[in-house]
Amino acid sequence: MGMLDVFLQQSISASLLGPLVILLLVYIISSNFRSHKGGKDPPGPKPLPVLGNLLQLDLKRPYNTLVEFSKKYGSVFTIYLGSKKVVVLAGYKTVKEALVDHFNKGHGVIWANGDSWKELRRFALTNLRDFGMGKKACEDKIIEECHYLMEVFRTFKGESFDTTQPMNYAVSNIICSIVYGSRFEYDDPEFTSLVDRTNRNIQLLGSPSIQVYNLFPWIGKWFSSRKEIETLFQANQNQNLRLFSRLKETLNPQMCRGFVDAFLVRKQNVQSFTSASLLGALLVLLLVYLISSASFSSNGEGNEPPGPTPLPVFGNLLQLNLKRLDYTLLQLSKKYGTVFSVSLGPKKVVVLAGYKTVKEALLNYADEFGERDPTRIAHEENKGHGIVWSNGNSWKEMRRFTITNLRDFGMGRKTCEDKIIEECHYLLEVFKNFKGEAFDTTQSMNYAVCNIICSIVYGSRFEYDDPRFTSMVDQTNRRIKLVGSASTQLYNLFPWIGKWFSDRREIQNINTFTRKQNLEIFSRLKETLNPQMCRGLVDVFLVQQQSLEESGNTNSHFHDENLMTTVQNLFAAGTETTSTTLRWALLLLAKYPKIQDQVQEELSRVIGSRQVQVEDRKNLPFTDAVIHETQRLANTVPMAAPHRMSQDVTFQGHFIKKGTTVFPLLTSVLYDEAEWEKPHSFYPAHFLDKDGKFVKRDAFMAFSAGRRICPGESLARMELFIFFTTLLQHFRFTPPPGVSEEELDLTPSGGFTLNPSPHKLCAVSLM
Ligand code: HEM
Repeated sequence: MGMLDVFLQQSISASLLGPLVILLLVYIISSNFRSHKGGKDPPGPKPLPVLGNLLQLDLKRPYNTLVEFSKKYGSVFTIYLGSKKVVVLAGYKTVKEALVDHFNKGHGVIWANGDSWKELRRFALTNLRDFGMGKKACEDKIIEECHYLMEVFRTFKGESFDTTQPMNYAVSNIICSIVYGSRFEYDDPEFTSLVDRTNRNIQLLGSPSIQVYNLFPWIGKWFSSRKEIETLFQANQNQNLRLFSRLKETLNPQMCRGFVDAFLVRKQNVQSFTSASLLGALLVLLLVYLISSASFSSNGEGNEPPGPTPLPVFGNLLQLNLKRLDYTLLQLSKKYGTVFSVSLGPKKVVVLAGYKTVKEALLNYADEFGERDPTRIAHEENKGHGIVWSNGNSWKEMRRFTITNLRDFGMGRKTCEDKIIEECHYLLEVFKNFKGEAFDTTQSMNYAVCNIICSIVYGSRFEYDDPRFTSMVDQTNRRIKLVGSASTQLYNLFPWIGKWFSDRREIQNINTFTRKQNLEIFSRLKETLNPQMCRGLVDVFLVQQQSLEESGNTNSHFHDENLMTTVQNLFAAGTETTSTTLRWALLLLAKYPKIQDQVQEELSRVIGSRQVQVEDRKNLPFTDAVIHETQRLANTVPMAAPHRMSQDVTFQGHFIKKGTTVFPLLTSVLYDEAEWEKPHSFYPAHFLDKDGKFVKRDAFMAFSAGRRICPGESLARMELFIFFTTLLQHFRFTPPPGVSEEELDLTPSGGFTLNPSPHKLCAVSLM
């Protein structure tokens, strides 16, 4: 676990680096957002893209940070609040020069501008003077209020108390006297609610959450503070309207009691004074007098799954390692339990952790948890077609069709076993050619495994040096890497910054390329199609498509887009997963030579030098256990593919809303400490009983479970068994010369699938 902690710490800082590097790119490309025409901008700290200087500011006490900045950048300096440029004036001289000396040159002050503001301000000043400032009447009012306040203080008889409320009531009453012409009693609910609401509003307005909302208004709907402000404002507005209407009823233009009376009289003559302006002015006046500290609290919402408090815009992204998201989520599950939520940017995701929870959700609530949530990039590529990223009837039909054809042309049929065996011999040849020298197994393993999909889908394999084939496999492989990259994950969450992501463009180019190649293959297959002798899945699809067209069925899901996407899905889902697992197996055996000894001993004892068959599996319990343990530890598809709730559900006491994205965290099942004796070690005994017989383990969920369980499981298991045993019969796998077993690195390189880090192995011939 120590190693894991170190890894995690490293990866968390890497996770921060990822988004920052991307933001830096955005910054470089969009640096014109700070470009200025003519003249020099005041100096200031260097802003980050999107966030500006927000991360350098103490949002709770921005003035402190600004005072610090002024020491470094002088009395006139620039900061960026998000992408909003703000010039700060610091120090008496500068502020006076700007606001007083240049006042009449048209510089603005607060919120309102223009003629309406000018008129309202003049009016407010006159009335403050008439009903308040500078007049004996007002002094009297303040002295009178002081006595009420002292009464309140006295009632505490020297005990400690919070001065906030009485002080607010006293000061507000001065405003009330000026504005309405009368004070209120401190226990008058009409008054206390008005003051308390205004006070709360000021707290909220100064809160970091609202400051961030001001800068990024498009995320406003996630802020409960914003909703609260609206409600408070509405309540105060209604109350003021009630007060105004009482004042209106008793209005005497010859004897104005306060600001409102004067305003109403003026309004009768001057059209431009609206009641909204009056409310605005009142609010400004109240705000000026009420001072309070800001506090930001995220309120727990009912029985929704718990989780770390999200930041605006970024959610919990800064706490997560996008390169090993599964591992960070596993750590979070230790704190927040088996059903918890995290926010990936603006997207809220519910995470299911641990064998029991994942099993219960995917099997007992199979329909509710059974929809797919296509990521942005997956949706752009698949557009709801195919199997992996689709839903509804189209998904059902394509999945049923695929499973039938995998059975007919692949799984469970002698023909497929033969195809794998044949392919194994081509692969052995490639390995032999390296004559015991160290080499990277990636490409040859991909070609061999991909040829099995080609045989099932097109009805024929390709030579390993056929450029049409190698380019398609290499490109598909590259695409899987790009789709799982941290940058693409960020694009999925913030698509508006997508045009700056080169990964996305590359994914699109690869998609165009593989589509073109597939179209050529489909058209060749069409030309030679014999409905009586289908060679593969594409033939069957074409025949079915033709017969549906002939019968006049125009609503069928057997259309060209579904053929193209299903084929591309099978290549993507069926190649890298299997070949990566095989590469993990070889790496693990090179690292643990004693386990390799045991596998080879069992193979030579039970099989000898003849070709291994699928039916030999039951006689090779140790080898079978090693393959299963490889799949468990390698954890090739760590979070399955994102699921989505098909309806509202209360699961383990938590309410999960329809449409919510759900991650079944397979890492947490395959590494569940309650299920596995040594979850983080390579320990084939997990799958063996005390007599050395193979035992199935329910928590072995490498292929997921429920409605979306991998439809290629049987094929994959057959491939893993035959490729692995045949290779181990022929070769001893060792680290390259000069590299010790301990030095072989098991740190996975992350993405949608987990791969071994780049490495080379020697395949030393045994026969
Ligand atoms: C060791 C090899 C493999 C592993 C570990 C694996 C694992 C998985 C996992 C975890 C899922 C996601 C399930 C979910 O979302 O809950 C999946 C989906 C899928 N896999 Fe596999 N897979 C492997 C090989 C294959 C092969 C060989 C094929 C095809 C021939 C294949 C085809 C698919 C398809 C089409 C889906 C999408 C299913 C759906 O959304 O309905 N997989 N696989």
